[in-house]
Amino acid sequence: MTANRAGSGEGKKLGNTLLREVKVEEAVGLALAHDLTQILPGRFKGRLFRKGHRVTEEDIPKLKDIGKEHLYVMELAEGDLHEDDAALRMAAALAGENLTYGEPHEGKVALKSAIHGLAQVAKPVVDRINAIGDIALATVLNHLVVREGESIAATRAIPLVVPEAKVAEVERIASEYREREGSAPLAVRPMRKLRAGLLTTGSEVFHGRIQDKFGPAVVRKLAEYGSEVAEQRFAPDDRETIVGHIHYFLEQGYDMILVTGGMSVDPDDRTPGAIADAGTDIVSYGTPMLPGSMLLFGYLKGVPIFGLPGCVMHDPYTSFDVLLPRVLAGDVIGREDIVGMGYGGLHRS
Ligand SMILES: Nc1nc2c(c(=O)[nH]1)N[C@H]1C(S)=C(S)[C@@H](COP(=O)(O)OP(=O)(O)OC[C@H]3O[C@@H](n4cnc5c(N)ncnc54)[C@H](O)[C@@H]3O)O[C@H]1N2
Ligand code: MOO
Repeated sequence: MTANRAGSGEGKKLGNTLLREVKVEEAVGLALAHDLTQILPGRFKGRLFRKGHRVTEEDIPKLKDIGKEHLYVMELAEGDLHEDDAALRMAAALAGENLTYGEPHEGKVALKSAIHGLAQVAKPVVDRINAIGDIALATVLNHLVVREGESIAATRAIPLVVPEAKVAEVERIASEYREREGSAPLAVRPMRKLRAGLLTTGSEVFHGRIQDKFGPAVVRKLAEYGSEVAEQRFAPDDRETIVGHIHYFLEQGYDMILVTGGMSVDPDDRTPGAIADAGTDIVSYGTPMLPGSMLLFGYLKGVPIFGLPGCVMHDPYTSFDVLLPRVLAGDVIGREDIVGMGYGGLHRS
């Protein structure tokens, strides 16, 4: 099987597809069977030559510079798929709402978010697809906040050629999921713009002993996710006063109520008790995540209410950054959502 039209090199079979090796010096005029990658550490990693490019005399030194002594000539068999086509078909099968993808690069297709939103990744689907073998689907974690243009997933075939049946299996798994769930296995959900009432507790702040640093931190945080603090009020560490302000916010019709400070174990930490007294259905006081373990979440007449511990003022990423985007995306948070936050929930600074 060594004879070939370029006159040199080895041949091998991948499935029923024939791949013949041709020395680069003898490849002038032949079309490349796949993209060729150059890596210059710290400077560049990407496609140097595109699939289908016809090799010219001038290309030979460039090919040698990236370590290519031989190139493949491919005769694709019936029932086999080129890596680019496999990656593209998988992307099409999986992509849902607010995702875009372009042409394959080096056998890979990236699925990018068209909006600032919440990544929706069906983990069981991802696992089933990756169990098939010879194909790969890599994703971000479910519920990650992504910006416009950021990738949430990428598809790729591992060998240069894969059996079409494996890609058809991906398509079957994806369409089964769509039918059952009414949405695609991969999508990005938009976050609603909510108006929040913010109550800052703490006698030291209320009496002016120290300046409020929590309010500005929460205002910034909400703005980051496209929402706003409609009104901020202040209260000393007094349970009844706190309850009164919470009821005031409810009457104002704000979409969300945030109460800061007084969330831990001191006698002056009145906030959890006051939130309960206000009539809140508490989903959880305490989240298995650090920082943000003392966070409280519940619903008061259907309005989401958070008790925010001191770390939210101080740490850039806390349990608030996990739950807030989900509330903004319209999820109703249950006990099981809180329970699930512990695994991977230790964020070391
Ligand atoms: N023995 C324990 N100590 C702590 C625990 C615990 O479980 N056992 N939990 C820790 C965690 S987690 C957090 S977070 C912090 C803070 O919890 P709190 O929400 O109760 O915070 P405060 O006691 O109200 O305040 C802490 C600190 O921050 C200052 N502060 C509060 N609000 C403002 C504001 N609006 N502007 C500026 N500074 C503010 C306050 O004066 C205190 O110095 O507790 C851990 N400790
Ligand atoms: O809630 Mo503290 O809420 O873990 O740092």
